[in-house]
Amino acid sequence: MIEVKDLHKAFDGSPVLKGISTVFEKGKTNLIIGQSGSGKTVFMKCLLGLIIPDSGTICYEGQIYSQLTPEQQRDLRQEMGMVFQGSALFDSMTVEGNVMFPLEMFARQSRSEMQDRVEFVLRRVNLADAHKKYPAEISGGMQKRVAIARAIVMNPKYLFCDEPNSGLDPRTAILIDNLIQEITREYNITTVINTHDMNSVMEIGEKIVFLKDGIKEWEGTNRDIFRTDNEAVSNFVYSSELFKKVRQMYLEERD
Ligand SMILES: Nc1ncnc2c1ncn2[C@@H]1O[C@H](COP(=O)(O)OP(=O)(O)OP(=O)(O)O)[C@@H](O)[C@H]1O
Repeated sequence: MIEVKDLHKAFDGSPVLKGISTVFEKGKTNLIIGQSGSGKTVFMKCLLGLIIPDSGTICYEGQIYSQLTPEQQRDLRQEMGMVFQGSALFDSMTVEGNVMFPLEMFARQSRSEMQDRVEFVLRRVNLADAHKKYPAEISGGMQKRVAIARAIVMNPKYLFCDEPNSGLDPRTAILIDNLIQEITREYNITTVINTHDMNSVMEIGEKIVFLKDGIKEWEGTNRDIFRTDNEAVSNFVYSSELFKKVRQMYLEERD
């Protein structure tokens, strides 16, 4: 679980995060949504320890990040997995090499233990047959699976995903969402996903934090989002005619 309290961050005197408080729960897919420029990336970078907030606290399983020693902060960061936008694989390494990379950098394990772990996570994301392939030889959806395998290979407590669906067709996007949700539940990970994708909101939005101009404008679940009368959320989520109709049908069914 990650607890955020009154988080502030400004750049050159311009506030970007203006007092955000929320909780990201363990074993759940927590989504951060909001318009471009609302502060989602800065918020996620604060959660990753890549940006130091001006004030406020981020507490990981009871440990307040800013109160840890540099060694403890480093250890905590090793408990974080990250799926970057666009997968960010190393083109010159095979699938296996990409997944092995964090283990080679940080794990203190024998070669055969690392090999076993890589085998295991590649099987988990249904890529058992792609070990020796290079990123350019596999589809965008498979590349995302490799990125997920690499993010979980160190057995993280926290998983951060930045726009994990960008560039994927809707069907593959849902498969990737479902995979992230399954893994989150299976390994009881606190997963935080930055997304623009309304399908993800509906499909895996177990907890949604909606940012507007650096403020937490609304939070709730994908079920709550159908019922909310918060205008900013409705305008953002139901900006497409299709989603407006889906919402109308849902509300009519309930009446
Ligand atoms: N390192 C930085 N220095 C100065 N300003 C920054 C920095 N990083 C972000 N900002 C500013 O903070 C604001 C929020 O940016 P952020 O990238 O968090 O938005 P976002 O919600 O993630 O947008 P998008 O959905 O387009 O990725 C923007 O106005 C941006 O210019």
